[in-house]
Amino acid sequence: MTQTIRFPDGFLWGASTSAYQIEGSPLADGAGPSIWQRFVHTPGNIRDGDTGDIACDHYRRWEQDVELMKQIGLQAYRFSINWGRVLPQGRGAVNQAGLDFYDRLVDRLLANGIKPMVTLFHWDLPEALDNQGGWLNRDIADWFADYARVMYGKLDDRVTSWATLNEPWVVADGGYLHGTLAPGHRNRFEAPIASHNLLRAHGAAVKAYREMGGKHDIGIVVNIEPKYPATNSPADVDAAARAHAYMNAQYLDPVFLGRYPEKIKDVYGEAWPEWPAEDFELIKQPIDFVGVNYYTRSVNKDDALAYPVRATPLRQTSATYTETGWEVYARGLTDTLTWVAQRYGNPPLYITENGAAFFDPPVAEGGRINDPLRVDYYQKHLRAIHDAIEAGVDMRGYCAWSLLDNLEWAHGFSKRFGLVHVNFATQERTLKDSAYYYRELIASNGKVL
Ligand SMILES: OC[C@H]1NNC[C@@H](O)[C@@H]1O
Ligand SMILES: [Ca+2]
Repeated sequence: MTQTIRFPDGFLWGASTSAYQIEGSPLADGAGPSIWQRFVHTPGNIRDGDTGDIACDHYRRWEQDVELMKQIGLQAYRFSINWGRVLPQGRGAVNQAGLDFYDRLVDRLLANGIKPMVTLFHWDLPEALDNQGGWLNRDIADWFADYARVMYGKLDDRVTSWATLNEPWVVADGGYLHGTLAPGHRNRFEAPIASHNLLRAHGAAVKAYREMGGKHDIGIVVNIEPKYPATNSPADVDAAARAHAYMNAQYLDPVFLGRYPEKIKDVYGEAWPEWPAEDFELIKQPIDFVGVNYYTRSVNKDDALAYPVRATPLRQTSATYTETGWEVYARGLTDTLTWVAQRYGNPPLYITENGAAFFDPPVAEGGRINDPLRVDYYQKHLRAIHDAIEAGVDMRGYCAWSLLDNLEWAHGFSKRFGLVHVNFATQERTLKDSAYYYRELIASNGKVL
């Protein structure tokens, strides 16, 4: 007998995007380039040579995109600010046209009853700051706080949900350790420094918000991927623990507990620096929520050669995998949410990203795009969230990744996560079946699950 699923009254239903992945027009109206401008225009970095030069052309089509949000019935829209659009040099002079773009977007969202959920940094660091060391320069905590103050000053009268960073782990791991993301460094000694400065910048921006008298919610968005040992051998259990410390605890432990997990030293070895104690006072500013981005889990086997965690994920034979090679494992979301709740004192949580890239069939006659695997993914993961709610986790809302098919970083446009299909040649948008399903879900506050 399927139970009647009830999400809490006031549960917030939204969808997410990020600036570089959808906006296009990276240098329009005085905007300064981000590190992604160089990275995508360096041959070999992005599949098919795709770039964010146009992407979903959202910078120019934003009004029709808000109409799409309305059509789906979104109650919230999570998006990020392109730092370089507002501060072309990353510091100093403000580009009024850049600020105006986000100002107009916020007003239009509110006029449509859609709550703006703003992320200050979603990977597009201004190139001018990277030229001064970027996340490797300790001064970036102040640069980021100054940028945050500009945005608070302009939007905090209407924006009531702020997130400092999106997924600091991806920035450090992709941008500084493996070099698969901008700025493309491959240096095991730089990665912890970048990661630590990201957390310092988070703390500085939260501190600035409190000092400014900010009264709304401010938090951090982290990706969490639960790590399960392949066997219960001590070697595999320890490998999973290293992987967990590296991807998960390395971020929320400093923010909530004011220290790194001990295991992280076992991951980095001699590449792990000692940190000044006052850094943790800055990092552990009290926050109002955690945004959790969940996609998948990994089952880990001990592997001395798999740097840096010395753990290798094992493919699960009976599982469904998405186009990005991620196992569909909704139970991992319940486990993730209960882990966060239990370890950090049951803070308010939002799922700020969850979704899947599957191969979508072409637009059928009548404009339908049948994406049953994506519908199934959402159904499974929302049920898993409901199980976490039943277990006492303080879930406040859910944002699907993503509103639109967009630039999936180094994958280019080849991986489609959208509820809405984008024809990148014509910029035509088409709601997929998953968008219609999501609309019913929102309208019934989850009852159709
Ligand atoms: O890989 C899917 C998403 N994951 N989190 C960060 C987003 O920018 C990605 O597109
Ligand atoms: Ca249940």
